[in-house]
Amino acid sequence: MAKTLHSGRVQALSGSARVPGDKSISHRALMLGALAVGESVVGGLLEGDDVLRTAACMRALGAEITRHEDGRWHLFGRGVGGLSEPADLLDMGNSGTGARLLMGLVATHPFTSFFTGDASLRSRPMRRVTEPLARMGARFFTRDGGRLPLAVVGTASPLPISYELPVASAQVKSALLLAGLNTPGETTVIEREATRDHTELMLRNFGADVRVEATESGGRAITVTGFPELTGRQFEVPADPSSAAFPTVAALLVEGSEIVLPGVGINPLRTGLYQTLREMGADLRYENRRDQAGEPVADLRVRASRLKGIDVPAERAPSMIDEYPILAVAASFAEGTTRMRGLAELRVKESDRLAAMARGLAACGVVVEEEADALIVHGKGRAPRGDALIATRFDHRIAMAFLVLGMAAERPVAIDEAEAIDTSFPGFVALMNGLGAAIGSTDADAV
Ligand SMILES: O=C(O)C1=C[C@@H](OP(=O)(O)O)[C@@H](O)[C@H](O)C1
Ligand SMILES: C=C(OP(=O)(O)O)C(=O)O
Repeated sequence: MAKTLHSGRVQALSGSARVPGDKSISHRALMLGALAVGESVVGGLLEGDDVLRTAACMRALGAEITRHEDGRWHLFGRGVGGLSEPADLLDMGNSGTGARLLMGLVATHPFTSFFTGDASLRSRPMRRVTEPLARMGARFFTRDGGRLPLAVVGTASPLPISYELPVASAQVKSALLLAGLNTPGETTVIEREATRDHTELMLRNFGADVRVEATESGGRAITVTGFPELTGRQFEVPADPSSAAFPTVAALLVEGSEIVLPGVGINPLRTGLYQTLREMGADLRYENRRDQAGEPVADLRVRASRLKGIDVPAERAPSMIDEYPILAVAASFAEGTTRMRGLAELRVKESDRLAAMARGLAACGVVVEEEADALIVHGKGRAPRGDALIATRFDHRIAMAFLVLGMAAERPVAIDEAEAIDTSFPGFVALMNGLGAAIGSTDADAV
């Protein structure tokens, strides 16, 4: 893919397109498949860079993983506690999920591993996982105390802990639950606000004992019992609702559009964006609801709609944390003001997404206010100007959000570092252009 891409105004989008597999579920499928006894077969796995890194690391830790010609991935796991010391660095690329979950998994294996990643990942906070994992007995060596590269010295005699998450984070929750698998007794994670529960659902699916209880303060306590016998499973990964968000918003904004996105995951802990868009006036339907490997899925039908600005409650943030960039684009076309609050976590994603959206929208002629943990977009009920080159800082969601803005803006929008899109949504440009978008390359050396 070329480094710079541009996207210009188009006529109605139409047709049906399958977005790639869910990134969160794909990481977990590879990790649990690598721990299960016997063969697992996974269809619909996301083949984006982040997940391919996890596959390579699970191989380096001893699992047998092959992709068959029919696109299915076959895994032979090593049993809980059966991973072996990797010979080389574990390079997690751009992936916070891969890095944090895997640090949890190896923390309770008695060997040493070394983690690194790209410049974006090396700038992201890791103390949120190393601190509770150290309480379980693992040791960590880092240059500046909280970032990659770092060494994990796993413990041979892990202690179970009960830990209340200081930030709403499915990655930290999952790291601890995965560490708890090779730990005697019960490991409990308490979350004040519910975050995506794919680890809990998939652990149960593979045969682990996972208990979820409501806490008095309205949160939940999730407990995993150590040393479960996980056995190989066959399943299909649902299409990713976080990826589906981009064609969804594009179809809402481009006049006359109607598209269908089949088989998208609609786990309620992931669908805050869809609820918010409906409240803004979106014609967005779930059709043919069904269940896939313990996860609810549906076909999304989206028709172009006039949107109005709303206040998005801060409590909704965990269920749409990766969707604020594209929601901010939708808000910039809406009539009236959209206030998005409780967004401090956006500052420590692949880039500072609050700053990136505020800067990029302003460059496109949108009136926007950035606060410490809020973004306020003043929509005018018509297309923004566009006509900007956006610095993505190698952040896939910033890249895709501004390409969508360009599809309905007065003038085209360009983005740099478009390769970042491949981390979560390989085939994005072809899929969008197949629906009627006009995303093209501006680089002479385009491939
Ligand atoms: O557990 C996961 O798969 C993820 C959790 C979220 O991160 P946090 O746990 O940091 O909120 C999300 O932003 C990320 O894209 C995927
Ligand atoms: C934040 C994201 O991913 P990760 O934390 O895995 O890098 C994302 O995909 O938007």
